[in-house]
Amino acid sequence: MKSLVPEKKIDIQEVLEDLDKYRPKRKGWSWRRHIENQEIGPFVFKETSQNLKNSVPLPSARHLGNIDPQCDVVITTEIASGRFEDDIRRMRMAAWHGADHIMVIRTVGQSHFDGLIEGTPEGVGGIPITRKQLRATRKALDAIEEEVGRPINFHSYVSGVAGPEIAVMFAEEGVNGAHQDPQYNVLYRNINMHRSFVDAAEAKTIMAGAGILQIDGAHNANATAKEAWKVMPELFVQHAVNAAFSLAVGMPREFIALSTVPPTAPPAPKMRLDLPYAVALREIFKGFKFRAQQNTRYMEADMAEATITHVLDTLITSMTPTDIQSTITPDEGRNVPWHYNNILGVNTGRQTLMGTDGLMEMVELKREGSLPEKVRELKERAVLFLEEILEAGGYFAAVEEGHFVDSGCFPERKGDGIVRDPHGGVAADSIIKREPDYGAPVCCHFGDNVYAPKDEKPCGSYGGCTLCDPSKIQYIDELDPMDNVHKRLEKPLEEKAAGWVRPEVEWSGDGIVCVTLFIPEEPEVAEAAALKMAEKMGLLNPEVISRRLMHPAEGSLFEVKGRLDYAVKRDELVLQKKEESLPDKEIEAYVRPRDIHVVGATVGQDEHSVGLREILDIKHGGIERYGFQCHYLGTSVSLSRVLDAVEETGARIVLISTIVTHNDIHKTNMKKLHDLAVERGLRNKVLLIAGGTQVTDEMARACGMDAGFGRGAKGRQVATFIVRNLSGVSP
Ligand SMILES: Cc1ncc(COP(=O)(O)O)c(/C=N/CCC[C@H](N)C(=O)O)c1O
Repeated sequence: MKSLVPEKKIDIQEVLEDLDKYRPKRKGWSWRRHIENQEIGPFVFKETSQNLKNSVPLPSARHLGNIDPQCDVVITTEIASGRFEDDIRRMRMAAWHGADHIMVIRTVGQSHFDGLIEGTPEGVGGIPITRKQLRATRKALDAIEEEVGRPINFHSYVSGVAGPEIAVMFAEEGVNGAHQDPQYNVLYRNINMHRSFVDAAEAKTIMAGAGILQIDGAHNANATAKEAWKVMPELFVQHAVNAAFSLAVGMPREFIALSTVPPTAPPAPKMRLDLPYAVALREIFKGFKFRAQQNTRYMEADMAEATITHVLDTLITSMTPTDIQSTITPDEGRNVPWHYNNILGVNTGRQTLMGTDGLMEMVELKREGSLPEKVRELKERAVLFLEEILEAGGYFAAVEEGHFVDSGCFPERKGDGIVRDPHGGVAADSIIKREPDYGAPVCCHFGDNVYAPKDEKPCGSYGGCTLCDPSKIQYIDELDPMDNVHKRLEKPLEEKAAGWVRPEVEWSGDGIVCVTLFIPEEPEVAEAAALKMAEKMGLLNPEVISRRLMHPAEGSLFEVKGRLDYAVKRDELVLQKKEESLPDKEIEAYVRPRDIHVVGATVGQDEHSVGLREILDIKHGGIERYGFQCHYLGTSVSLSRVLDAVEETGARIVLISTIVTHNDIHKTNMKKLHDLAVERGLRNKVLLIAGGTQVTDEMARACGMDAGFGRGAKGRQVATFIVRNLSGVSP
């Protein structure tokens, strides 16, 4: 695939070409490389890895030299839109925002499929794991990782009754990470437990052979238990069962990642409950890898609330050894994982990790008091839990007795654990004892294999297996003439070619938009009103996806999604032409010899001064450095005072800053300044320039200014405008 050009969209058609010939560039997981005391911009970082070639820095980087430091833990984003062809764009967005682990939730319940599926059917609550979908995604990620300059791990799930087959396909197709935990089959998919563990031995061997990092499924107990903080002792046990079984199968410790989610969310006393668990886990499972997740258990749909919980989750990561920080879209609670919310989740992770860089060089976790006491207590409860499994006669017997996901805090038991019949469940009685001359179809194999000569590859006896000779892979393209990626892309690509632009949240051209309304009524009335208003705005099928009570009588805030069935023609759009600034030398050559005075002031009742000072002061790269004589009058300056200063100094430029926009006061100030200048016969003697976070050039000119500058404007842009327009002002 051609290299990506940052200014151009990824070409999905090119991604889909020649997939039958596609081969993965590499196999296995990639970690980030820690760089000791890395100097980036004005700072020295303690916990960072290599910078990216192309990226979108965090919003505040704009004030910090646009630096974009990369933490040294892998950052995951989880994708589940059902259409891999649209998710590839989301993956590119996420990679530019610092994600290097793309976890693609598969179609819900694929664990019950007893074989591989082919083609590219649309997923429900996820993406079907098919060879074509894997190849297209890995091929696109090859190009994206080249564009950002860092390897990207592609991740999915090995579980269910086709587990071993899926593991072989992942090994063949260069998948880099996968969930694999037989307990997930047993507890959550009711797949026969004997079958699950026999399959897991095979699947883990295959994954280890391909260097695929394994993530276990303990976190699911969190997500399932009614009171998640009570299931903590069990989480240690679930990690232990999968880790011990994985080691016994021969999976190296460095490929075994424990999936750990801080179990609670405020208003629970989160850090006091979750930190001891995180500390105990790292102590017990030293030497394994830790994949920290963000908590989705109690998430509703409030972005701010979810984000705050995720910051606290990530703070725990900063305080305990962690290898992967999984980020979750904060809108997971409303099950509308929109691409820009993936980015919001990734930014929460990296913003917190960069903000806490080096934290543990300054603080340490107490070695006496409630923390170590709680750590010890959790370990003891976990050991007792394991002992009870032994007393019950082992893992299968314990599951049959419902020991797992019981909502009591062990040894307390509520008796509501998940019960499974060792002889029942999906694929019961499906294990067949191997014949003595059993020959394994691929080299990586658990157990006896007639093709296992000591001195060469097992598959050497029959001319090579698909893991060693990819030309043997049978690639099947589409199976369903209607449910396939080409059919789905027909309309979006046609519209794109014709230059039509639609809004979207996850699928190309889905037209979904979201409006936020505050309605000053009690909740039921307010909600009905919000929906009616959304309808009036032309949103089809409006649906409230988030509701925040401000007061039972005074009102509620709603986010309403709906489909806007409207497209704009790209080439009919009138674009703001971006004015190129003059080079510093040219500005200075014009200004220095001329004695040009500037009056600057924050006007009205406005006390914000930072923005204007940055435009004026030499230390911020302000216009003083070009030789302007700047007279800064301070904040809350009256408009007449500004014009008095013009007369006193003979200034020919007025810069006013107006940040507050209540009641459009910023526009009122601009209009008044213009009128006052006309009244005092000064208007054609000065350039009136307004600036502020909500000011636009168009708005300022409509209010009688000569120019307006908004958020992020720099001194050079203002100076360029002055040099280009001063001659128009009568001396
Ligand atoms: C250990 C295991 N095996 C298989 C599957 C998938 O299996 P099916 O296709 O749903 O039957 C899962 C799914 N986990 C939920 C999403 C991931 C989560 N949000 C995470 O980030 O870890 C799993 O945890």
